[in-house]
Amino acid sequence: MTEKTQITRLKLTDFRNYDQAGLSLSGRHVVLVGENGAGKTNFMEAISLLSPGRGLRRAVLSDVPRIGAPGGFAIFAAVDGMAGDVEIGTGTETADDGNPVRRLRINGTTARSVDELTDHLRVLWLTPAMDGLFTGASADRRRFLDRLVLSLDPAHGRRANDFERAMRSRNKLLSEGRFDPTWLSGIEQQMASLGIAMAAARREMIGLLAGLIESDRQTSAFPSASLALTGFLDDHADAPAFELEELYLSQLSQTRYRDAAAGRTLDGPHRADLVVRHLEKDMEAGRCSTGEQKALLIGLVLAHARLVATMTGFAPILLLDEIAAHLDENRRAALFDRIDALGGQAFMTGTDRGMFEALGDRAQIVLVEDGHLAT
Ligand SMILES: Nc1ncnc2c1ncn2[C@@H]1O[C@H](COP(=O)(O)OP(=O)(O)OP(=O)(O)O)[C@@H](O)[C@H]1O
Repeated sequence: MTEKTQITRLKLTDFRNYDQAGLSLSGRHVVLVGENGAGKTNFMEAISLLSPGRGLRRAVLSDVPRIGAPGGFAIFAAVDGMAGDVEIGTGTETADDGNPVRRLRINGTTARSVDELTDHLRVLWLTPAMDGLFTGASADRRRFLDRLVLSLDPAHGRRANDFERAMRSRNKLLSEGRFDPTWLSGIEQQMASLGIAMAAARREMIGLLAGLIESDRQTSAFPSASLALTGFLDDHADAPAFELEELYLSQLSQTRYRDAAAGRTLDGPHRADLVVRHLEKDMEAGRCSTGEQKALLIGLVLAHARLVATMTGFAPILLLDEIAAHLDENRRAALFDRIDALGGQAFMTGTDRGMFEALGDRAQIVLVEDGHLAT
């Protein structure tokens, strides 16, 4: 049995094009309707910042406060969350060095880490910026996959950051021609254990998702995806972790001169790619039509949402920006039914209220106009 998490109140201060805006929510799905540039995606971005990371735009903190605002931005949310009712406040303050720093308060107490947010709610999203996922750079697909992993395993982000830091140290030593074996071995040891842990977490997520997609295949209105990882220790995917660690470690120590010449580390989890195929068509996702790719992506995000719900016992908050625009009426109705069946609260945006008719009273309509909200 999946329980619901829901945002019941949201207040934005100096956030993007919002000066002061507040909203009480009924717990139903929320449809934000407004003209281009009204502030719909900004609203979604604010909710995405109730999860660890940089939100759905991957924004730099200094871009987020309203232009002309005297200080930072603030987001306040009252949430009926995974650990009961909670009040979350997040935003930026200016540090002593003049740079903005993110602050997070949970029930009035300063949180030690933004990871604490995942004790209360999980937020997943799909935005038009992700439309080119299957044809674009592998870094985007890696990031997408890592976000999927993060939603179930908050430690994944820390591992990835620590790996990056260790790799940067190795690159620096190599670029300076400092081939100190003791120093390099220590760093490479760290890279090997973190890198293999990252790869294992990604593989586990792919396995879980594959199982869920398979069980949904008959009933889903969306195409099914098969997922695979390539680009890192491909020939040894089934080897136990300790063997992989040894293998990667020896790879790193043998490639020092090559990597020094290249100016970067050429092998590692930072080079992995997520390969997605359209199962029914047996075709690589990148070669499918635009509409097919969008439907695949929607199917994937919904499957992931169901996985999060199953694993945590709580349906995640879903942010679906401009999701209805490219779907025909039947697909749209099927999508709304799938979203509703997840049992959580979904936020959707559109320029035309009519597109959401099939949701009926399952959704609350919020009108967005030039940084103002009205229900
Ligand atoms: N830091 C900021 N301060 C003030 N305004 C900003 C800031 N960042 C973005 N904006 C403005 O916010 C406005 C609304 O952007 P948003 O992306 O939310 O629009 P939208 O309603 O989703 O539009 P569309 O339907 O075109 O996607 C834009 O005009 C943008 O220029």
